[in-house]
Amino acid sequence: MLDIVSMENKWRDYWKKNNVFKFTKGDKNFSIDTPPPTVSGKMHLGHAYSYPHQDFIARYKRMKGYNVFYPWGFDDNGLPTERYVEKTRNVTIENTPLGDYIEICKEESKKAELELADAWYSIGLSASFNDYIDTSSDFSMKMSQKLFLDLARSGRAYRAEAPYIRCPTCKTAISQIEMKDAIIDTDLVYINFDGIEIATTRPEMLGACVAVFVNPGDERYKNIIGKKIKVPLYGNEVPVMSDESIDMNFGTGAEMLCTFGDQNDLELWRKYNLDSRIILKNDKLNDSRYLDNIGIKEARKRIIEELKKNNYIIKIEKIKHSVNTHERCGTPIEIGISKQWYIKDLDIKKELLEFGDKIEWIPEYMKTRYDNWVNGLRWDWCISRQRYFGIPFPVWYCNKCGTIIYADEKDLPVDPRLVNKNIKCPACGSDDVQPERDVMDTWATSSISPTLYLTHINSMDMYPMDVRFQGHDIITSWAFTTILRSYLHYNKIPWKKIAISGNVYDPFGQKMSKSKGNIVEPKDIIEKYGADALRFWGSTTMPGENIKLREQDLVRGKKTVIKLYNSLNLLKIISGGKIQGDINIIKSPVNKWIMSKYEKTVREVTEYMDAYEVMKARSALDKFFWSNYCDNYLEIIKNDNEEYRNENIAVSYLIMENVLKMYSPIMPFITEELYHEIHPDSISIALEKYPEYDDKYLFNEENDIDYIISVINSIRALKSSLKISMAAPIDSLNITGDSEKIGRYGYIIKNLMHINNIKITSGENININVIQ
Ligand SMILES: Nc1ncnc2c1ncn2[C@@H]1O[C@H](COP(=O)(O)OP(=O)(O)OP(=O)(O)O)[C@@H](O)[C@H]1O
Repeated sequence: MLDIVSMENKWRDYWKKNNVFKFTKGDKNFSIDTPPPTVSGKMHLGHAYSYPHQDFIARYKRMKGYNVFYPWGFDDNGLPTERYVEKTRNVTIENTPLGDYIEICKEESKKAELELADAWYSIGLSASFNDYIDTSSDFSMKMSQKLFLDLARSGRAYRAEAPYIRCPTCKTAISQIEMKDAIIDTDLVYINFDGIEIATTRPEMLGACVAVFVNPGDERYKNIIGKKIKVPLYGNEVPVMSDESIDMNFGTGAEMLCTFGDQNDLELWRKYNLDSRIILKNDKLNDSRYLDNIGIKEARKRIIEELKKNNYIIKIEKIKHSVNTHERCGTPIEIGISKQWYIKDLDIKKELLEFGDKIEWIPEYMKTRYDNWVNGLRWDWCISRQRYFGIPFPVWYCNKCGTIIYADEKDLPVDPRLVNKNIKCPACGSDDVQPERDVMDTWATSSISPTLYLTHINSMDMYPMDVRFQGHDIITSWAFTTILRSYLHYNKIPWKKIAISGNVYDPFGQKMSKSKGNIVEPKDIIEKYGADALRFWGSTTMPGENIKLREQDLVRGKKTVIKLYNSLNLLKIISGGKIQGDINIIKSPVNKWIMSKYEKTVREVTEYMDAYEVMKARSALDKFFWSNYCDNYLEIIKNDNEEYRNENIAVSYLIMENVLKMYSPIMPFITEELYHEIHPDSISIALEKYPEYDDKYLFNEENDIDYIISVINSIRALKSSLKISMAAPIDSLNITGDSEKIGRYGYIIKNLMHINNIKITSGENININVIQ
């Protein structure tokens, strides 16, 4: 009996101990830009589904003779890790000095990484777990800071006091990348604005109103465009202006523009160069009249009360409203004004679209998401975060003359917040300087992953990498920022291909995700079905397709594992455990048939694997293995004429070991086990040569035997309708069909179906009946 759990454990240990997948650079290399998972919780089925997609190709390429660089990494700086550490260690920045906080984050993420690496390794990934990189290490910090300095020198990274997007819950700036639309229930408040009705969802921002906007085509307001009206409660006068973007059907068609109620306010404010009245700062409202540094909810309540008291409220409607939220915590974002660091990208949309075109997208339709994102960019990329565990900006500011002081490259990595260096302003000589306290956005470092991975092995000459694998949910973040950085730093695409996986959803239709906590860990499934079966499930979708856990695929996967095991056992019985014979000259028509089928399968599987269409490759292989090889070929040779015995053994073993090779990228454990039974001296099936298509083994007999198999299938159907076993003998059978073929290969039918006598009748269709 096959004990799948201990068999898989054995090979896990063996691969690790023998460092089977180590990368040695050669002439023919293949490199993968592996997604570094964030250290923010446990590995889950989403990962167990999408990471094998990389591994299928890594293993395939290795067997095709490439030196495969398949690195491993963890993304352990930034908000996700902070949240995770705060929860596991019960610390906050409020109760812990910064230096200690950073140390605790490092300590806890290192600990988590060891567990995570084991979890990822358990699904049989052939990546370099021994030598992984992480984005908070000194190495990554140095690279990230160095590339930041390059951008600052070229003017691409800049600091500006400007409107920025802020998450009130995470208390930090965020970028457009991290925003997500959501529908919320809210109140739409209708206010009498000096005789005009205005509807707003943000009444608390009334004190920040600098204009009223209507649509130029709206007959109701034509006469008042260009006039000034008074803001209720505050009494300041603001202009009535018009813009095509105003939706005449929302509310009353007249909107107040505040600095800043939402992104549309910001855009109109920029477009018309309007005044500012900033009353919202760091999530508190202060208008020096009604609102005294209070939170948004309370401020809303208070302003509504004031408006009511003064008879300004016309009505309040409950509505569902679409707002921008921070995708990590779901909080509606705010727009404030402050000093942040940006990477300038709005001026290079055309170039970024061209770069997208140069990369091969698998599947191709996923590129549309990238194109739409680039076309829809409205902000430069804000990369500063008011957080703590992240890559620090290598920057100080002179308190005397305001100069930005950049760290010397030779001093990197540096954390200006912690290192008390003797910094002098190069402009005025003052040593009264202060460090930048913000850290960089996580994507600012993970966006240079090709540089990190290749520099780590001292091989930037391999840039661009061959392929990036990632989920479609991060096309607008990770894929976009990586292409952007690659354009800015090297004017090269980062990879030749990008292969996009779908997402695993939970039973409620939500993406499974560590930080959401709606996860299922793979370990119970591995216990029950094995890692091969889990990987098999990963091979049941087309690139980019979403999926839920489907138990029937795990069952099919496990059945395939057992079928491979049983087939080799049957071969051992047929051959008496001795591999003999050769395939130089094939005489048996059945061997000619199976070799033709096999060669065509090799060709088909290879074509699909080359196109990253693993599901189609595996289906073609399944069809050959289950139907042609197991159900028919092995059954036929079990009872075949003695004259073909050695040839049968040679052909059946040759095909078996090559079937194992073709299955091995998908199911590495069982194939390693069985391959070692055939070739005990092999280091690993993963390092063996992938089968090559050879048209020398295509024979005309293929069609004849296909026909005989149809006859056999009809006899099988007859036996099952008679409720007798396939091995039960039948004395005489009348077969109607192609009499020449049936006559020539009748011995195959007789041997396989246990029939003593066949009477053949010529006819166009196959027809079988028992002669009583
Ligand atoms: N549910 C999922 N289905 C398929 N792939 C996923 C899923 N979740 C994450 N991945 C992929 O795993 C890789 C690493 O993702 P990551 O560590 O950010 O996972 P996550 O669970 O989404 O974490 P977090 O919740 O912290 O964002 C990415 O390529 C991502 O697309």
